[in-house]
Amino acid sequence: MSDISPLLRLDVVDLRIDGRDVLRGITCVSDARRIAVLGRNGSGKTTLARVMAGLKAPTGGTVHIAGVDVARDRRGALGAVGILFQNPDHQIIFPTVGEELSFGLSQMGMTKVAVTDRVEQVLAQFGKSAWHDAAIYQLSQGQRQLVCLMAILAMAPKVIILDEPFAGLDIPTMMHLSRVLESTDAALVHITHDPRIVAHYDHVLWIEGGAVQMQGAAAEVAPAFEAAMTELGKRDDLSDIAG
Ligand SMILES: Nc1ncnc2c1ncn2[C@@H]1O[C@H](COP(=O)(O)OP(=O)(O)OP(=O)(O)O)[C@@H](O)[C@H]1O
Repeated sequence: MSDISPLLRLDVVDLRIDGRDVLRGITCVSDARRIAVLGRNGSGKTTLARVMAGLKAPTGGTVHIAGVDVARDRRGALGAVGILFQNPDHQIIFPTVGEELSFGLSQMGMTKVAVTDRVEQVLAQFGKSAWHDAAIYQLSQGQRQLVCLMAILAMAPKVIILDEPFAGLDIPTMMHLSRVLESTDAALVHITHDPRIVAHYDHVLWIEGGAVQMQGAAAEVAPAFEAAMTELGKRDDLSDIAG
């Protein structure tokens, strides 16, 4: 571990909602460039993703991304971590692409001129300068997901959290967005229930019932997860479905 702050540092993270412990004592320290959070339905993946992005404050413990306490330092968090959800419509707030891309940059404290320059630069980088004044609702789902991705990349975060962002996309769109993500400097935290896609990940965090079940190299964690899930799947008892 380097002497500078690790990329991801979760210290005994708890989240209690309506008297229910949704996240329980999650601890993870990693400098890996490719981290996966693996878990079955209802295990707490999306909730953990929101907590890691600073969108929800933990009720116990702390989350630091690249040294920023994301729950307490919201402006710092914008430059540290971005999150891409499955449904771009849960993310988009503005009617036009230009406005959507500008918002986070303004929140980071950039001047109006700097924001305008940065938005033009990012749109040009993706060959989408013509989209500046486009109405977002007229774009396809894949195009809206690209808008969300451009908005995140404009802020150049150190870490990007992916909460199944490719689920509703066709294969070419998914491949295109994957290539864009793979070429960024940001470290990726991929939220998934699928052990097959974590094979090339450096660190895998398996969560079960809101707590860490196992973490470490993909070669150890993914087969253990798959075996446990297959065993659960053989049962006919629907009470095993988490949630
Ligand atoms: N705001 C909330 N209020 C009450 N319970 C919640 C809330 N948010 C999440 N939960 C509960 O926390 C648990 C974890 O939910 P979460 O959506 O994080 O799981 P997940 O692993 O992402 O599931 P899936 O793969 O099915 O999307 C679930 O039991 C869910 O019902």
